[in-house]
Parts: sequence; C-alpha cells; structure tokens
Amino acid sequence: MAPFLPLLDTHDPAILSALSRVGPVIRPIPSTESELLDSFILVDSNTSPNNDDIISYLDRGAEKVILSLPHASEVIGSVPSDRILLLLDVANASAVSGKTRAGVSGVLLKSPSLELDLITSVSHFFSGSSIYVLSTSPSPPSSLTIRELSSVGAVPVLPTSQLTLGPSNPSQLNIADAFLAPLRSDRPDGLFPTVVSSFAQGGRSLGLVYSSRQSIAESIVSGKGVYHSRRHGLWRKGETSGATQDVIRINLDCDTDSLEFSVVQQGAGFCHLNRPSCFSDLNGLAALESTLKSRLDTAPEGSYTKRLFNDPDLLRSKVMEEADELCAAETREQVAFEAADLLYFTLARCVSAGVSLVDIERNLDTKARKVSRRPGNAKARWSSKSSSSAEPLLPPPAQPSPPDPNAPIRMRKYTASSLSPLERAQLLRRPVLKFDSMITKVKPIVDYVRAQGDAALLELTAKFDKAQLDSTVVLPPFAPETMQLDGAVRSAIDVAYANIRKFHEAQASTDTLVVETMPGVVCSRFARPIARVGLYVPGGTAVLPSTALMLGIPAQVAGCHEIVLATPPRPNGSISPEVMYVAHLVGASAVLKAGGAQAVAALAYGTQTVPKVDKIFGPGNQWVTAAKMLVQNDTDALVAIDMPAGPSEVLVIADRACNPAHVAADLLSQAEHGIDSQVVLVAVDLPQSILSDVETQVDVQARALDRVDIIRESVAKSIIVMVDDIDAALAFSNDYAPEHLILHIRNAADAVVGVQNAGSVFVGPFSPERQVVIRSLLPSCGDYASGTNHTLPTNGYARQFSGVNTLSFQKHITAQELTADGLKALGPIVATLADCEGLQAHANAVRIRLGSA
Ligand SMILES: NC(=O)c1ccc[n+]([C@@H]2O[C@H](COP(=O)([O-])OP(=O)(O)OC[C@H]3O[C@@H](n4cnc5c(N)ncnc54)[C@H](O)[C@@H]3O)[C@@H](O)[C@H]2O)c1
Ligand SMILES: N[C@H](CO)Cc1c[nH]c[nH+]1
Repeated sequence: MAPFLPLLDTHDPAILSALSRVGPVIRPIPSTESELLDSFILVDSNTSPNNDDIISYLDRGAEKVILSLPHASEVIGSVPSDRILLLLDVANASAVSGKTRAGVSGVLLKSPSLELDLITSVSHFFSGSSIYVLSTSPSPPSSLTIRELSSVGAVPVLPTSQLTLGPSNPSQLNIADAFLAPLRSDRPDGLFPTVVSSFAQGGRSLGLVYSSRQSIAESIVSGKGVYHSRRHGLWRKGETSGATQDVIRINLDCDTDSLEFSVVQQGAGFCHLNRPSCFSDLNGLAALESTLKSRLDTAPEGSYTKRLFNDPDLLRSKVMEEADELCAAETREQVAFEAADLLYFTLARCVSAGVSLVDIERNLDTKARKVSRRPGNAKARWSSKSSSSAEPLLPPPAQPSPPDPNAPIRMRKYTASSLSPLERAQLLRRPVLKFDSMITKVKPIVDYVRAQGDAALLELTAKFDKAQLDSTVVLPPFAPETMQLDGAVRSAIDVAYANIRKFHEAQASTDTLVVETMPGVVCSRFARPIARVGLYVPGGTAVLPSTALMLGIPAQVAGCHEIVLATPPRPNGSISPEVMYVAHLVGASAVLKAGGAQAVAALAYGTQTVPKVDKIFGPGNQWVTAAKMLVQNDTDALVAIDMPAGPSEVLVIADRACNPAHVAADLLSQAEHGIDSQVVLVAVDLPQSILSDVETQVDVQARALDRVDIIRESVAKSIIVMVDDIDAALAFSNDYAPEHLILHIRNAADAVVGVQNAGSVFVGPFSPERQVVIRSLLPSCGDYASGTNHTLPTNGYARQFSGVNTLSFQKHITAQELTADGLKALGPIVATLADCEGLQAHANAVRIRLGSA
C-alpha cells in the first residue's frame, strides 16, 4: 500500500508526474472517456452520476470508486465490495449499518483532526477495512503524523495543493517526505534493500541495489533511477554509461523496510556486464518482443520476418492459421506448441503496429477491472453453430485429430467394385498435405535460410529440433568419441555396408560406351560423378543410419568429390554415433546438424559454413520433400534432387494363401515410420475370417510396439481395398504406384510380370498350406542390409522415378569424333538439315570445313 493517497485539486504537471511514481491518485469525476488505471474516483454528494456512470469508471480501469452514503446504497450489491470505498464525515461513522459496511472495502474519513485516538477508535468500527483519512484542516499533516497513522493501518489523503516538490513548509509537504515518512530501515546503515524490476518485461528482476532517503527523494522528483552505492554513495544509474532508467513506479513492500523500483531500462542493460539483468538473460515473450523489435528495424530484405512485416495479408493469414491450429490441438504439448506459434505471430502483428507487451498488459489490467460482463458469445461468423452455413474462413486443420487411444487400431475398408471413379481416385491419393499448402509453409523457411544463412539455421534448429547449437557443421576427421558404438551394431553396419556397396558397385557406369554410327563417325558416352552432393538423413522421429548407408555408399562408389550429410541433431546438439560412424565409412566431407526444410535450403544455397551442393538426395517428411521440390525449381539454386521420397508407404497384395500375422507385420513395418505414412492392403477374394485375422493382428501387434502412438495415426489414414482377383489387385496397385509392393499370394513370382509401377517389389510369403518358401524377401531386409536401396519414390512417383542407385550420383557426357572421311559423308546431310531449319550458322560451320562455304 502507498504511504499516502494524493487527492487531485491542482494540476501542476511536475507534481502529477512525481505522484504517478508513488501510487494511485484520487480524481474527481472524469469528464472524458479516458482510461482510468491507477485512479480512485471520488463521487461526493455534490455530484450526481447515475449508477451506469459509476460502473463505467470501474470498467475503464479505476481501482475504486469513493462514494457518499446515498450513492453507495444504490450500487452496493451490483458492484463488487472491493471496488467501493465509503466517503464519510468522521462524525457520522458510527451511523453506518452493518450491511453497508459489508458492501464496501473501506472508508475515506473526512476529519477536522488526524488525532490518533479518534482515528483508532473509528477504525475499530470498520475493522478489517481499509481506512483513508482526509484532514479538513488547511495545513498538511507532518511526517510524524503520517508515520503514526501508518502504524495503526490508516493512510492519509493529501490534497495536491498541500504537496510540493520543494522543501516542506507549514502549508505544503514535500512529496518525498510524505512517501518516506513510514519507511523504517532494519539495517545499521539506514539503507533500504531495493529490487529493480523491468516494467517493460512483465516485472522481471534486473538486480538488487540499495536506496537511501536521499536517493529515493531524488528518484521521485527526477523520475530517473537513483540509488545508493555502499562504496560510492549517491549513484545516479547510467550517469557515465548512458544506461539510465526511467522510473515508472516505486513500491513499498508490506512491512515498509524495502522497495521495488519498476523501471524502463535504457542502453545496453542494467547489469554492469552489459546484460539486461544481473540474474539471467531475457527469455520467453520479453525476448521474443525484443527480437521482433530489432528485426522491424534491421531485418534484411527477403528475410521471413521482413516479409511478415511488409505483407499484412501474410501476417493476417498466419495469425488465423495458428489460431485455428491452436483450437485443433489436443495434447498439452500440442496446445503449448500451437499457442507459442500464435503468440509469435500475434507479437509480430503488435510490433508492426507499434504496440508493446506493456500496452497489452495495461489493456489486460483494464479489462480485469471491468465489473460489467458481456455474455462472451462468439460472433456469428466464428461460432461453430453457424459455421455450417457460413463460408469456411480458415483452411482445415493440417492433420486430423489423433485417434482415440482406446479405439481399435484399424484400417478403413472399401470394396473396389462398388467405388465410383471419383472415390477410387480419392483412395489413390496419399494422406499428405496439398503441395501448395506445404510449399506455402516451407517457402518462408527456405527464404529465411537463404537470406540469413547460419544464423537462421541455428534459430530454426532451436525451434524445430530443440537443439541449441553454436555451429552447424562437423568436419572430418570425426572424433572417435562421436562414433562410439555397441559392437553388435558396428558389425551389423559393417555387413550392411559391404552388401549395399557390392550391389551399388555393380551398378556403376564405369566403361565408356563407343559406337561408330557410320564410317568415320564415332559417338561415345562416359560417366562422371556429380561433384558435390547433399544427403538428407531423416531424424525427426527415428535415427536412420540405414538411410545414411543407402545414400552415402552410392555417392562414394560414384566418386562424388564432396559429400555433405545433413541430419537433425538430437536435443543435446549431438548426432547419433551410428550416423556419425556411417558418415565416416562413406567418406562424408561434412556433417550438417540440421533437419527439415532448413537443411534442404542450406544444401541448396550454401551458407557461411555449409557448402552448396549440386544435387540433394534422401527421404524425409513432408517438410523435407516440399523443400526439395521448391529448391529444384529455383534457377538461382541450380540444384537437382533425386526424387520426391516422402513418407514411407507399402501396399500388400494378399490372397487366401497369406499368413495374416505376416501381412500385419509387413503393414506395420512401414506404418511405424511416421504419422503421415500410409499402408494399403489389397485383399484378393479374401474370406471375412482371414480379413478379420489380419485386422486383429494389426491391432494386437501394433499395441505391443513402442511407436504405437505413431502407428495409431498412420493406420487411421490407411486402407483395405477388397478386390475379386489378382488382375484387379495389380490394376489398383499400378495406379497407386507404391513405394514398397509386397506380394503375399500364391505363385507370387508369376505376378511380378504384371507390376508396372512400384519402388521395390518383395516377392513371396510363406505359403501357410505348403510351408514352402518360394522366395522370401522381407521388406525389412531391403530396408537395411540385403544390398538394394531403400530410398524409393513415394506418393505415386514410382510411376516415373526409380529408387536411388549409383547412376543417380553420376551424369553421362557424350562425345563424338569425326575423321575427314566421316565429315565428308555426314557434312552435307547436316548442312541440308540446318538449311531446312533456317539455321545458317550451323550449316556454315560444316561447309567452312568442307571447303564449300
Ligand atoms: N521414401 C523413403 O525412401 C523413406 C526412407 C526413410 C524414411 N522415410 C520417411 O522419412 C520421414 C522421416 O520423417 P521425420 O519427421 O522422422 O524426420 P525428418 O528428418 O524428415 O523431419 C524432421 C524435421 O522436420 C522438420 N519439421 C517437423 N515439423 C515441422 C513443423 N511443424 N514446421 C517446420 N518444420 C518441421 C524439422 O525441421 C525436423 O528437423 C518419414 O515420413 C519416413 O516415412 C522415407
Ligand atoms: N522403410 C524406409 C523406406 O521408406 C526405409 C527405412 C529406414 N529404416 C527402416 N526403414
């Protein structure tokens, strides 16, 4: 509580400004609609506002209204008691009824004398309430009287006409003297411990200092932070460094022996080490606001933040999108994640409009003081009741809500013959976000990395992978402690390496192709490695050293000069030792600790430390895949990609010969990759009993897996399609063009001839009847160690792309050599064709050599 309460009866701006630093003020009825925070409104019997006016003062932020008895009787019951003080002549105090006393939080007593006994006895009548006393004498009370009043819990009300910034005199009391009157130091040196807090940053502590009566008095008058140094005496903060402070409020603690200075710090910061606070660096909203404010002034053209500030439509869309995603979030983590995104864009909106956190907090405080309540219903355009008839205002949530954990883990079932062409086409589409929408999401990230380089990579890695890094690139030789592995894992990697290398060496184009197309005309073709390649090894939900092998080995076999392996770091900033070991085996020239779209952008454009590459390889989630597709279309990046290898998928064709447990296991092996994976079972004339067994196995096996939460979501997006025969099954599969195709059917090898589109085919399950293995190639073997590559086209791109292979890392150059006789024979033909196309220079280049130009 402030030591005294000023009553505005004069309007000297210097006095008003000093008073604003020490507490609220009592104002007469306001004539304008201004905000009334830090005010008590005095409604005496000479004025006659109606009840609505009184409520409106409180709605506008006034702390309390001070009402004469008739006014108070009118509003008691409809206004909270803690917002009303009763205005009384001390002589009438004992006439106040118990009901009225219970309906107010205290009294302001007008009294001809501030005699302690009188005030004490009246305060007993109002026990438990706040007591303010206003002397009707023309002279102010002395400091001693203020201290005595304070000792009995009463606060003097001092008309501003009785206050001065100059020395106290019989008719005016110095404001600092009034403020200091009840203060008591419990220290031998008479100083007051003082917490300095930041007004602009939600009251966070900046440091601890000491104040003397002299320093406090100077601060109140000057409005600057002035303290007492125990070594040097009076300390005007920032006098030499320039890091001055504007004092917003000086608060006394509850037992009047220490203080809080709420300040706005100028310059480098409060701490002598040029940090904002002596205790810790900024974080949370305060840090975000400070970053956004500095970006508003300094963000480079092309950066994402600059775009946000310059493009109100983009900012508006982001605020609405994030609000929508927050509403769709379900788990605590999702809600926190989406709320953080929404706050980011909301603050960007505020900063661009010149609105600060302080403005927002003031507004919140004012709203918290409102006593009249609105019903709080949503406007019609936002309310779900009306949304069915209204135009959809927001895009649908990015992902459907996670399925109920207690519901069976089950795929949706369709009968192919009863599907309309449109329904069939819809089933062939993957449950990934639309390309346009993904591109809109990744483009800001890609642009940001392109413009800001390493700084953006570090920021985005902290944001998306929760890893605080100092640098993003690790160069060879890799420290042995970063590659420490369990012996069995190392041996398994070594065997996989050998098999994959063997198969990929066999694919390499090493010989020069030479063909003499006509006498004296020799054409040739030879391969060269792509010089600089970037390998993306996913790491969001699983560490994938197998993918590092699948990408690194063909790059090594092809002889690429520079191999940059990118993968998201773990939250502690490290890369898994398995991936580091593979990076070492394949001779990586750098490991980039970054994932997602930001890693792809760094590989495409290069940064201060990340080498730019010529081709980017590797699978990844939708962010990675969309970023790859985006950069390959940018001629500035001059970068190619292997293919769109997105969320893993499998299509299993199963007939009565299948083993339901094997079918389920194979489906789940790809469903566990990520929530956007999809698995498909094409059931060929499968009896209900076998189908039910497969469904039961999917549910039972899934629940036993660690990644059941991921599987629950991916299986919910997965389908069973029932067909009559193997031809219909292959037709559906060829249209779907799966990444993995598994044939759990009788005579599986014979069906392979009908496969037109697939990344990789796995032929031949165990036949339950004959228990004969026709050819058993589990997809898991292909995923890890048989030798084939597991980086395969997804999302239907198996129609036109092959999986990654050694040739993906090579390019072919053709050459031709003509003898004189060869030119004599071929030249006239070329000249004729060039003439026919009207390209005279082409013809001349031949004729000049034939001597007939
Ligand atoms: N087709 C293939 O050959 C093949 C092979 C292996 C893995 N995969 C697939 O690779 C994918 C791996 O996905 P993952 O997520 O585990 O790892 P990932 O490395 O592909 O993605 C993780 C990164 O995604 C980014 N990200 C995630 N959420 C984001 C958001 N909301 N905003 C911006 N960026 C965000 C982050 O930067 C994070 O580092 C799976 O879908 C899996 O099926 C495919
Ligand atoms: N199934 C993935 C290809 O879509 C590859 C992989 C990595 N680890 C296990 N499997």
